[in-house]
Amino acid sequence: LSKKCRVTVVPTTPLVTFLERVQETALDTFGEKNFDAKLYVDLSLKLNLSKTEKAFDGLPRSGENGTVSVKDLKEFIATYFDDAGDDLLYYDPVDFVPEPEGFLLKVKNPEVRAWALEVHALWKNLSRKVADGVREQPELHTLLPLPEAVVVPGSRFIEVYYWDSYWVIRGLLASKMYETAKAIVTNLIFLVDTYGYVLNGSRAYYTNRSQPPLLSAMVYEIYNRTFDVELVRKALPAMLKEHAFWNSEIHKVTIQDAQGCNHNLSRYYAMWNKPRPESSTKDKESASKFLSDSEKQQFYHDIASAAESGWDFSTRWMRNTSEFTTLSTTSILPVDLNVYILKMELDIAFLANVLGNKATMESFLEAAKARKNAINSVFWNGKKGQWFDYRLTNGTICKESETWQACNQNQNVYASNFIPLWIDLFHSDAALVKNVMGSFQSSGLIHVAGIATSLINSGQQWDFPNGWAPLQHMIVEGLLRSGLKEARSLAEDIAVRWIKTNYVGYKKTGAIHEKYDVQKCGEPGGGGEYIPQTGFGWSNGVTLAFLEEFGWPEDRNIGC
Ligand SMILES: OC[C@H]1O[C@H](O[C@H]2O[C@H](CO)[C@@H](O)[C@H](O)[C@H]2O)[C@H](O)[C@@H](O)[C@@H]1O
Repeated sequence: LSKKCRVTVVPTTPLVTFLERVQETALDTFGEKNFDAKLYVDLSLKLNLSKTEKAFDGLPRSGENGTVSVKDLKEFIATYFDDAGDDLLYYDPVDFVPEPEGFLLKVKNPEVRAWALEVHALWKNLSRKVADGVREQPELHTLLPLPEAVVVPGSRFIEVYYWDSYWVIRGLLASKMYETAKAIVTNLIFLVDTYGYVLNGSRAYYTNRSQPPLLSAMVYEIYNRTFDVELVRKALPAMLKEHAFWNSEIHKVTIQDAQGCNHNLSRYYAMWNKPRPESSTKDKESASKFLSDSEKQQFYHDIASAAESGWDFSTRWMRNTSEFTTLSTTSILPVDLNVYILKMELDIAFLANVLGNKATMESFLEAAKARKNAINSVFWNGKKGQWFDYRLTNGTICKESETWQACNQNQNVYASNFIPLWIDLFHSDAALVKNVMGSFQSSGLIHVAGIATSLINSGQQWDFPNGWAPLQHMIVEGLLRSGLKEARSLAEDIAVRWIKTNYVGYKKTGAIHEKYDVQKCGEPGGGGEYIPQTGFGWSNGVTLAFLEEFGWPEDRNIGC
């Protein structure tokens, strides 16, 4: 097999493997109702693993399946484990003040201002510090130690998440919490230094994949507010390492266009071919339709790679949108991933220049030029006014390069088809923005409460009718920065819808949600493999960033 086809597997820890066994037993014992598989791989041990395993193996079992009784399992868990989340301590952010000076100056409406201050105060609920015990005895925890304080998304997500952190930082900047924002970046740099790339999240079971790469974008935003050159100096080596990771043999795919020019693009490619430990029971069930081990392994690889995309799960990654087992993430070149890497290249060029490193600046501007050409040649569809994901022929690519074919563009409408607008190189072209905007307005994605993720109601969480904060933010910011009057007003219109749905949802439920149903203002989203979550890092961040940008006039109604 060529390197491109081989799946390198990053081994997990003995603790994760054991906790997957506990997870499986818990499903048998407690049943599917209210079962969250992740809970079991987040438990930490009170005693060492061999003693715990011995006690687990000694539990009385009955029936053909060897089921453990509810009483025995509950007792075992209470005796041998600390609760999930016990290894993260609540932490008062050093730079939090109830009403920061200069906070959301354009928000004039008192009701909205009072609510924005409540959202700002949520940073206190989401701030944590990893307990010393994790550093002292890492073998008892699946939580990974991090040097600085963290901000978690919320609810079941009690660890750092990579791409969520970008929008958390955007909100922290609106909240003037620059030290907390820098601490997040320091943690991510630590992950690059330790593992070679930023992990999906700070857990032992996330060491086999990354997430949408936005580290340089975080540094860029913080630098633009604080002019902290030392942060840039500290981050540059990690940013260069991360760029190499996303352009490594396993991620890079070459497409030859009709003129015979070669274009390099990147794909998601997790280093894992087994069930995801945090959803092991679910993945095994989904894979049960496959007969051979190699088919199962390929499917698990595509599942983990979809998790790496941040869009877990979506019809975007399925060859047949009504059949989950046709997931083929690794044989798709995604528009958004390549936009993030293009942004990484532009941001590295900018930040290298800040450090006076002209050679790095020039080589990254060259890389950005090449990727922009690749995005235009492979993804762009002028007739449709959108950039489409590109499906590689014959499943996972093993060849060194493949010839471009129009029919390989996935012409289904996804919010990701419009993400290139986020980048200056695209939104500074007025004719292009007009074309894309027309296509966006007639796409069917814009609804009463924001932009839908797709047009397909598959029951997966990254599909219709869910709307996600990061997607709203990138499209709105792109339209806004184009400087075109009509694009500005569309951007504001979407931002207002999004703020309203967050506000009304908060008033109804007392919480900010992870995702929303764009068909009904104030209604949380649903679908997917876990129950809807609240908290919620990136939603808070986008609300604050939108309010900072657009403000809220005294006389504008905030109700639906
Ligand atoms: O437990 C299932 C999956 O959960 C995560 O994905 C979702 O939450 C993340 C945190 O907010 C978010 O970054 C991601 O876009 C969501 O789909 C996790 O990232 C997955 O790896 C995990 O399998």
